[in-house]
Amino acid sequence: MNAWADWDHIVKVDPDKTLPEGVTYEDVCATGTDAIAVGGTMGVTEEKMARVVDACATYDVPVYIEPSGTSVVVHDDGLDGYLIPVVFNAGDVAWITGAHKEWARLDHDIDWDRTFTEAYIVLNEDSSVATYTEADCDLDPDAVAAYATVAERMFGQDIVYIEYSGTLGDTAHVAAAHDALDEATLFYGGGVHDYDSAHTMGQHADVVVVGDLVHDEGIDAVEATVRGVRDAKQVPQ
Ligand SMILES: CC(C)=CCC/C(C)=C/CC/C(C)=C/CC/C(C)=C/COP(=O)(O)OP(=O)(O)O
Ligand SMILES: O=P(O)(O)OC[C@@H](O)CO
Ligand SMILES: [Mg+2]
Repeated sequence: MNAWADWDHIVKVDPDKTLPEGVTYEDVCATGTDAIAVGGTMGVTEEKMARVVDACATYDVPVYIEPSGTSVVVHDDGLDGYLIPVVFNAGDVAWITGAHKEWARLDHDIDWDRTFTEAYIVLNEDSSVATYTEADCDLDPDAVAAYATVAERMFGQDIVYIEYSGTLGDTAHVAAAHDALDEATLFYGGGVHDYDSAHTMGQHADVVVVGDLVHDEGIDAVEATVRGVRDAKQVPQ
């Protein structure tokens, strides 16, 4: 079974951002989240990535990197795995297979047993990831559902990721993706900032990803989102 089949919540730590005063990576790992993903679109370097991985790898929570390109991949025995984005609605094929081809060509240390892909559907046109990948964000719920189906049925993806980085998304789009999937796990990320927003997205997605909140607000706020998602999962759907 894939590790993420049991997850409800991920904290995504951006190596280009700092933690609030007094907050440590140990605190972040102890929020009750199921996994730490380390990654961001802008300003990430191998050194910054390595620093965060080192800081998190000694605690009990699983740690994955989510690289934004070939040059920021770090290999570390403390890593549980590599989550490699594949942006299904990218405008530039570099973000569908191009960077992946370059990685396979250049990196001779890829550990395929710990390497997993995430089928991203990027929906916030104002996010850096949308600009970077030239994503077509003008998608209605039907189109999102179709991308989710293509990802699972035609490309064998185990993870579909609805990405609204920076803003809380439309639940109709998340629900449509969820309905379209059979076995694949649906990740949702973007704008989750409190118990209620986590509870709402937890009703539609299998796993809720919280990013900026850990950098902007800190531990109590992240813990509230863990509670929100877990409470949503208690209610039969
Ligand atoms: C083949 C390899 C090793 C990598 C390819 C990676 C790909 C396809 C990257 C494209 C999508 C991307 C940039 C993913 C990184 C993870 C992500 C979506 C982070 C969220 O970034 P934002 O929150 O939008 O960015 P900032 O916080 O930096 O503004
Ligand atoms: O930073 P936020 O808006 O929480 O988004 C989380 C994550 O989906 C970003 O990749
Ligand atoms: Mg971000």
